[in-house]
Amino acid sequence: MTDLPEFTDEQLEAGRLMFNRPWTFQTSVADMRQLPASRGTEIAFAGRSNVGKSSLINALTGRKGLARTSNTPGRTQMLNFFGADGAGVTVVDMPGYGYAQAPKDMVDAWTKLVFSYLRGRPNLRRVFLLIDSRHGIKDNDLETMQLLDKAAVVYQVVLTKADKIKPGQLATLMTATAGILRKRPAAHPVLIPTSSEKGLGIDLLRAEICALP
Ligand SMILES: Nc1nc2c(ncn2[C@@H]2O[C@H](COP(=O)(O)OP(=O)(O)OP(=O)(O)O)[C@@H](O)[C@H]2O)c(=O)[nH]1
Ligand SMILES: [Mg+2]
Repeated sequence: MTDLPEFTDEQLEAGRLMFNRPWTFQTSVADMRQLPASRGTEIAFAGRSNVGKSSLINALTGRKGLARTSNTPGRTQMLNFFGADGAGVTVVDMPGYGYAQAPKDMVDAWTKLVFSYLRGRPNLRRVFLLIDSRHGIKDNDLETMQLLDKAAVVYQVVLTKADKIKPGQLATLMTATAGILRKRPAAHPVLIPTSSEKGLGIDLLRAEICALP
């Protein structure tokens, strides 16, 4: 079994407090030219369409309707910025990549936006790269990893929807995923299994964000 992140009770409590605030929506950006000034620490949630990015942001902040979610892939179509006074970090929800059913020019526009943001945001401290526990790392995830490796932006894999698979399958997936990450220069070695639905791993993810260097 791959190791889970280890935090002290103090670190877990600090993470809890960081997110126990009235988080609010700040702004939406459809184009790199509209980006807010690069100021303060940012973290971003990236991943394939429907992987659970927006749901995870809602679970972290304890606000169900903060980021819009949907059963239909392609719900999030812009970069959405969220913040809270005193939290010290801005959270960015991103459109998903790899959604083949949307019109091609729309998908191209989202993908371009996601990739230019990930590549060129000076205050982007860490990207949480979400991987669906049922599917594992796919080709377009590897493309994103390659881009982040090239841009030297640290990324950490968060497995989502862990409630959808058996514990044994999760353990196997974690070992396989850790093996892939070991070979990637900008990948953080520790992965975090989560379920937004069941609240699994949310405390660890909060502590991880709170403890960012
Ligand atoms: N069972 C289960 N379902 C989840 C979990 N997280 C998200 N979902 C479901 O997965 C679907 C997609 O969730 P979203 O949070 O909208 O996914 P997204 O990555 O933001 O999707 P896009 O914005 O379209 O890229 C929704 O129907 C969620 O209810 C989870 O932990 N467990
Ligand atoms: Mg979304």
